[in-house]
Amino acid sequence: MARPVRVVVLGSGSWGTTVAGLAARNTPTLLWARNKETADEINEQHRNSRYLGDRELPEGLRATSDIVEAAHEADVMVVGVPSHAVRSTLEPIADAVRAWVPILSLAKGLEPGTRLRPTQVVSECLPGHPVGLMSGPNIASEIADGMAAAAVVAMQDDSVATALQPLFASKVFRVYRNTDVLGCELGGVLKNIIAIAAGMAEGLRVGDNTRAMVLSRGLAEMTRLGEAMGANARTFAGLTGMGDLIATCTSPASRNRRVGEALARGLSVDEAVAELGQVAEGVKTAPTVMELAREYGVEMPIAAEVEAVVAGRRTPAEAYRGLRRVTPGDEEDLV
Ligand SMILES: NC(=O)C1=CN([C@@H]2O[C@H](COP(=O)(O)OP(=O)(O)OC[C@H]3O[C@@H](n4cnc5c(N)ncnc54)[C@H](OP(=O)(O)O)[C@@H]3O)[C@@H](O)[C@H]2O)C=CC1
Ligand SMILES: O=C(CO)COP(=O)(O)O
Repeated sequence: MARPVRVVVLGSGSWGTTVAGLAARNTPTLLWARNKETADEINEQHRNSRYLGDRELPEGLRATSDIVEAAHEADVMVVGVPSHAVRSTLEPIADAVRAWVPILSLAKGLEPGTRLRPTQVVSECLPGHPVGLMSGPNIASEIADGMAAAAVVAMQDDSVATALQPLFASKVFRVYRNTDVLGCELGGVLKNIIAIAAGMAEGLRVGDNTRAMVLSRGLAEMTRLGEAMGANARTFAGLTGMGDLIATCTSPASRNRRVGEALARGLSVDEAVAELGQVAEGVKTAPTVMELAREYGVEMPIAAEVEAVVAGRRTPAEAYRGLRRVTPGDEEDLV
C-alpha cells in the first residue's frame, strides 16, 4: 500500500498552525516553528498558546524547529510565513526540498522591494516546483474553533490542485479549485488594504452606508487593478475576492481592520502594529500596491488614502474627507 502524503507547513503563526491542524486530521503533518519553545509546546501540550490561545491542536500534529528536517520530509509543502519572510525562509532549504514537491503559499502580501507575489518568490527560490496558493475568507481563530468555512486552492495545473484539495478539506472546511492564480493571490493581497480603510471607518464611526461604500468601491478597485495585471475579473467576485473582503472588513478579529481602528484612535502606524503583536500585511503592502496602480494606470482612491495614512501624511479623518473629493464616474466602469 502506498504511504500517505506527508504535508509540511513552514511558519507556526496563527494561520500556519491552523492549516497544519486541518492537514493533520487527514494525513501526517509536520509544522516548522522557528521558535523551539513553540515546537515543544505543540509536541508536548498540543497547543500554540502565543497564537491560538488554549485551543487544542490535533494530537497527530508534530512540530520541529529544524527547517532542514522539515524540508526533507515534505511531499507537499505549505509556506505560512508572512510575505516579507518567504524568500529568507525558502532560500536556505532550496536543496533540501525534493524535486516536484508542490508548494502552496498562504501569504497575503507582496515582497517589499521586488513587488513580487508570494508564489512568484516561491518560484524564484524553488524553480521547477508546481506552485500555487490557498486563500479565501479564513479568519484563523474561527477555523481553529471548527467553524465552517471555505477556501480555494489556486494552481495553474488543475490536476495538482485536485490532488491537494482532500489534504486540507473536512466536513466543515470546503476546498474549491481555481486556475486563476494571479486573481486569487491579488484578492488576498488587496483586501487587506481595504480592511484597514474599513477599520478606520469603524473607529471614526462613519456609519453603515459609508462602510458599505468602502467595501463595494474597494472591490471595484481590487478588480480594476487585477484585470489590468491580467487576472480574470470574475475571480474577484468569488471567495478569494469579495468573500475574503467581507470577512476581513467585518470581522473584529481581522488584524488589518484592527490596525485601521487603532489608527483612528490616534495611534501611529508603529504603535498600532506593536499593539497588535501579529502580522497585518496591508501596512507594508499599501505603498507597493500604489506603485503598481501607477504603473498600470489604474485609479485606486481608497488604497491611495490608506497608503497616505500608513505613511503618516494624513490622519484617518483627513483620508475620509479626501474620499469625498473623488469625482464619481460610471459605476460599471471597472477597468
Ligand atoms: N491569520 C489569519 O487569519 C490568516 C492569515 N493569512 C496570511 O498568512 C500569512 C501568515 O500570517 P499569520 O500566521 O496570521 O501570521 P502571525 O503573525 O500569526 O505569525 C507569523 C509567523 O511567521 C513567523 N515569522 C515572522 N517573521 C518571520 C521571519 N522573518 N522568518 C521566519 N518566520 C517568520 C512568526 O514566527 P515567530 O512566532 O517566531 O515570530 C510566526 O510563526 C500572512 O501573509 C497572512 O496574511 C491568510 C489567511 C488567514
Ligand atoms: O486573511 C485573513 C482572513 O481571510 C486574515 O486577515 P487579517 O490578516 O486581517 O487578520
